[in-house]
Amino acid sequence: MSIISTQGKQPLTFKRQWVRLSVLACVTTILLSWGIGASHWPWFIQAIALSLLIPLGVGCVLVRIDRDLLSPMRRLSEHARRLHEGDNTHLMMTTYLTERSDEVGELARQFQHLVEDLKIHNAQLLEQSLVDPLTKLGNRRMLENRLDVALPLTRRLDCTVSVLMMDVDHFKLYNDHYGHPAGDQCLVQISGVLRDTFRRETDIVVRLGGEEFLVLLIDTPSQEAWRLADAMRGMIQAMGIPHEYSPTAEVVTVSVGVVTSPPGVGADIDDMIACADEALYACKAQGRNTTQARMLSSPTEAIEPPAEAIDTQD
Ligand SMILES: Nc1nc2c(ncn2[C@@H]2O[C@H](COP(=O)(O)OP(=O)(O)OP(=O)(O)O)[C@@H](O)[C@H]2O)c(=O)[nH]1
Repeated sequence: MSIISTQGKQPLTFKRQWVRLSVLACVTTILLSWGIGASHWPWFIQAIALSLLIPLGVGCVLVRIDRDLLSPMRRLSEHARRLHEGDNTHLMMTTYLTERSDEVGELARQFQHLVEDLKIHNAQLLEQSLVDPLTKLGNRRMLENRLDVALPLTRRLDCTVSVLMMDVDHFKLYNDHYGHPAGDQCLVQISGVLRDTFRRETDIVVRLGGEEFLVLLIDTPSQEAWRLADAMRGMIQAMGIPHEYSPTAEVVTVSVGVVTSPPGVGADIDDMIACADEALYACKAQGRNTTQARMLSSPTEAIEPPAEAIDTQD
């Protein structure tokens, strides 16, 4: 249970404390003034005593106001200022403020609630901005974010990087004949296969837009990338989603272009995407429902598929 929720239910004491303090200060001042006035001191001693007593009383009240009210307000506004400046190290307010049982504590707790709600909403917004709403895969922005971390790491660790570009064959015809909602459903089913195939934590799977998907595999050699890409292509075909208007198959199929950047090359993602795109268009030109792989160093030369994959391609 959080401090905030328990403290929020306690009665507030600030008002009570201040009423008590004011009554005490008034009574004490009146009594002391009356005592001084009734004393047999010479008039100038009485004047000095009163002129000391009144500032002392006022000073005590001011010190108390500063300690109870102004100082916490300063802390609260300092906290708000840091949050405004994006200093997230101060998201949790000091317990000095939130544990107080007076109005200042209540204000601090409500402020903290607000900050926590904002934090949750911001996290939700961030997630929404990185996820494709239809397939729930990452989107282009997520790819850029992940690449910012992944690519420098692959260069440092000197490992292989492979990029797969996948495109649904004759998807326009599918939409035209089965309708856009059926097309959406088809994309959702295809994303399920992508999710099931690329399950490593380091795999980056995104929907680039429309019926185009991208997968980035770290530390996966070209033959393995080819094998995975082609297995995925086969699984999508095996789902058997009818596509009776496709000129190339009776079911929904995909074409996949694969490119691999060997260790030590220092993969440039734009070059890799361009090269994978070329491989993809070569698949389309060859009649679709196929996988083509290339090395980044020789982008026009197709890699021979692994021996066991040749049978499944036919
Ligand atoms: N249902 C659905 N369709 C989409 C979505 N995004 C893009 N499309 C459609 O996908 C189709 C893509 O068509 P094209 O780029 O011509 O490609 P294609 O018909 O698949 O032909 P090839 O790629 O050459 O096999 C277009 O009709 C788009 O309207 C989406 O989110 N949902």
